[in-house]
Amino acid sequence: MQIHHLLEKRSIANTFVAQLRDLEIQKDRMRFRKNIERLGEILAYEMSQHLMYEKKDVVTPLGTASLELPKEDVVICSILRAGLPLHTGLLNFFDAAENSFISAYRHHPNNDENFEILVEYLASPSLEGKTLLLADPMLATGRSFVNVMKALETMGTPREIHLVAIIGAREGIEYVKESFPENSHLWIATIDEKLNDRGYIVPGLGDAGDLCFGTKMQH
Ligand SMILES: O=P(O)(O)OC[C@H]1O[C@H](OP(=O)(O)OP(=O)(O)O)[C@H](O)[C@@H]1O
Ligand SMILES: O=c1cc[nH]c(=O)[nH]1
Ligand SMILES: [Mg+2]
Repeated sequence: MQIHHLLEKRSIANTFVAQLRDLEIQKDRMRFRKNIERLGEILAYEMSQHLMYEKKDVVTPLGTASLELPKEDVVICSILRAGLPLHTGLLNFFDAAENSFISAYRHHPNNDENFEILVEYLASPSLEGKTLLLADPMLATGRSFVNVMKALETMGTPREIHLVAIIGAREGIEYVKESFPENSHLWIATIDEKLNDRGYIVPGLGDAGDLCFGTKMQH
């Protein structure tokens, strides 16, 4: 798996990540979602340079222009809940993409720090031979990405897989790397060093799903 680390280079993306992390600024849910969306757009642009292109002719009022356009075989799949604003950002740029939605959440059966990842909902077109963008802003243990990819196997085999995330923990990235094909890519804004004993990224930003949409009841 090839890792593309956005914040290795300085850009305006640093501002959006800083605002996502900031304890005060992140209380503004609309700004939080918008910053994830804006980073989705930036990551879409970066990734677009690595997709397959084909020559097309465009008829203008004065003639014909020939140019290379990305192959229109992209499927964006986001992991509910926090994947939704990232999905919007990617779709703002790949506006002809097909779309999948899949749920994955941490279930704490004994109300302690131990959790399992449950995948319950999946709505997807065929992925056979297509370019799959799999989006979730947080890559902590990496188990959500891995479990979701397992569940997506019933939808066909994509030609290319691009994972898209905002913050990843180093050990989760290693786990994901082992489970995905060698020719897949991870597009990630920034990488943190550790996880705490509840599997949260440190310093991270907290619970992305709750910060986007509010807290949820355990069931
Ligand atoms: O890499 P992992 O250890 O699997 O953790 C990352 C997952 O945790 C969060 O989802 P959560 O389970 O909190 O669901 P939510 O989006 O509904 O809040 C996040 O959005 C990822 O899906
Ligand atoms: O740090 C983390 C880990 C999992 N899910 C989140 O939203 N944040
Ligand atoms: Mg959550």
